Amino acid sequence: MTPTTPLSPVIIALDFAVRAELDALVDQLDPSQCRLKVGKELFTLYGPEVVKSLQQRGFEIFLDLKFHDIPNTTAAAVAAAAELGVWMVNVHASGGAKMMSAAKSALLVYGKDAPLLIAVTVLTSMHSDDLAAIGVAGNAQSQVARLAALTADCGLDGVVCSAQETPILRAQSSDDFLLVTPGIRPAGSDLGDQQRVATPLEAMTMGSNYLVIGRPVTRSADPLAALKIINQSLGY
Ligand SMILES: O=c1ccn([C@@H]2O[C@H](COP(=O)(O)O)[C@@H](O)[C@H]2O)c(=O)[nH]1
Repeated sequence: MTPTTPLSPVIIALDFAVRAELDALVDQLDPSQCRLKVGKELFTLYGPEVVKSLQQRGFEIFLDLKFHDIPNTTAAAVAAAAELGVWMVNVHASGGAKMMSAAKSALLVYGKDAPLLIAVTVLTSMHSDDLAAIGVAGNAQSQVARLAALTADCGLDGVVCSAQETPILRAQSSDDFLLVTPGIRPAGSDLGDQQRVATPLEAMTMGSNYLVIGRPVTRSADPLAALKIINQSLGY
């Protein structure tokens, strides 16, 4: 089935272990309301088949496996994602310029059918203290800005960052450089393990292109209602 292009910038993070729970949620969703993100848990449990089944329902898929390996291995993994026909795939920017350039090159053969390739800067669960503990000097914002500049130099389509960094990245990047922001928390919702957060409206106002939202929707008593409230808050 050809994916229906959604109007909403929301990408729902499908972090599920139980297939029946996943299906119960997806049965309620429509491709015009959101895109879907398949991450490490779901892909490790169910593999490419789960991606294909979601595509058959008309959804565009962000395959969030955050590849981080030597250039040859990462390039091959990104090409495998392209073979799956996903809409977006990602690597870790901290894998470095050679790795990111190899991944970008591996997609050239797919032409206009290549997935968007983006790079994770600093996980939204981390603060500057966490960076210091792994030997990164400076605050999260400066590290995100540095890795985003490297990502752009390698020709990738954008980055994963927190909404809190989007103003500085908008100022340093071209207009078409995508800023994909997890760590989205509607006012009053549980932060969980997220540290650098923003509400959906704050994130869009500050310059996000896409909002990755998991638990505030998927663990809500009424996920469809939660998604509709978010979309309405954004004018969709
Ligand atoms: O920096 C990052 C990169 C990826 N994620 C992923 O986004 C979702 C967020 O889910 P919530 O339930 O809304 O917290 C999750 O799948 C993460 O793996 C991120 O949070 N931060």
